[in-house]
Amino acid sequence: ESVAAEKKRWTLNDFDIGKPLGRGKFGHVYLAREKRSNHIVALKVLFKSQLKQSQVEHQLRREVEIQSHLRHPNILRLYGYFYDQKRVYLILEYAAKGELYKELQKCKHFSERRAATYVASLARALIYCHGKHVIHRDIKPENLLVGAEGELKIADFGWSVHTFNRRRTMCGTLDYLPPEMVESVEHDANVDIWSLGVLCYEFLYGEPPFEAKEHSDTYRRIVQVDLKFPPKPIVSSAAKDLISQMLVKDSSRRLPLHKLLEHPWVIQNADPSGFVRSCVAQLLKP
Ligand SMILES: CC(=O)N[C@H]1CCN(c2c(Cl)cnc3[nH]c(-c4cn(C)nc4C)nc23)C1
Repeated sequence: ESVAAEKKRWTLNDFDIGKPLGRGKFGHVYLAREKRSNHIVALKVLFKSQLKQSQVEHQLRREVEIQSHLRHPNILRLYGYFYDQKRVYLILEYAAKGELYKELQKCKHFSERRAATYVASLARALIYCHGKHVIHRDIKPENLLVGAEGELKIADFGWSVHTFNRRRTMCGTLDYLPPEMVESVEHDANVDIWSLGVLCYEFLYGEPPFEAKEHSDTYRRIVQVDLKFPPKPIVSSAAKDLISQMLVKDSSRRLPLHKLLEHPWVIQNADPSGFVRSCVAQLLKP
């Protein structure tokens, strides 16, 4: 049966291990082939000692729980996991064209058509996640992989969380809550809109909008939304308009993701086949 078969007890013997694909903070990722189905996967190997040391076990459990339930053409599948004495193994979808940030480094910045196609597919993936009350919170080039057809895959849900609908957690009226709780700056799904705006800027200009030498300067530029568009490379005013509607301090005033998909710059530049293909792929998935 395919790798995706649920509830199977996987062991290392089920896989032929291939070349290392890269290293995350807690271990390496290897190309691997599941022996029975010959299905190619990426096997992420994490050392329990390092997970314990960094107290990220609960975060990993959350990542596995969340990513294993998400099914979308632009979200890297997590088929399952297993562990032995020393390590935890995540069985992940293999993205044949590797890491997006390497591609961005190579060609400095993307064309408006390529940037818009990526931004539209990420917006659709985030709409899907938010529909399941999941926010990613860590959308950046390093967490984006490229599939065999050039489609983007959001990976590394290490920072994602299930958002509770505030009204439900408030269970009733706000009247009795102290100011500090009503004022608490909780983030909601709109954090991903901001990050997508930063990503769109970086796709077009080759660097993020609030970059600065010192962290303190970057922090100040972000909170002041010190957004500047360099004269080079030339970028359309439609693209700048979209970015300006996403990088808004008041999270409730950021352009909603479904509105992003109707923005003129996305309509004029995003490659519709990507969307059509992702719909067909979604329909054909076993
Ligand atoms: C933190 C982290 O997991 N980073 C990366 C390492 C490889 N990994 C992959 C994961 Cl998790 C899934 N698919 C991948 N495909 C590749 C890749 C393909 N080529 C041609 N080159 C590379 C590299 N890498 C992956 C995620």
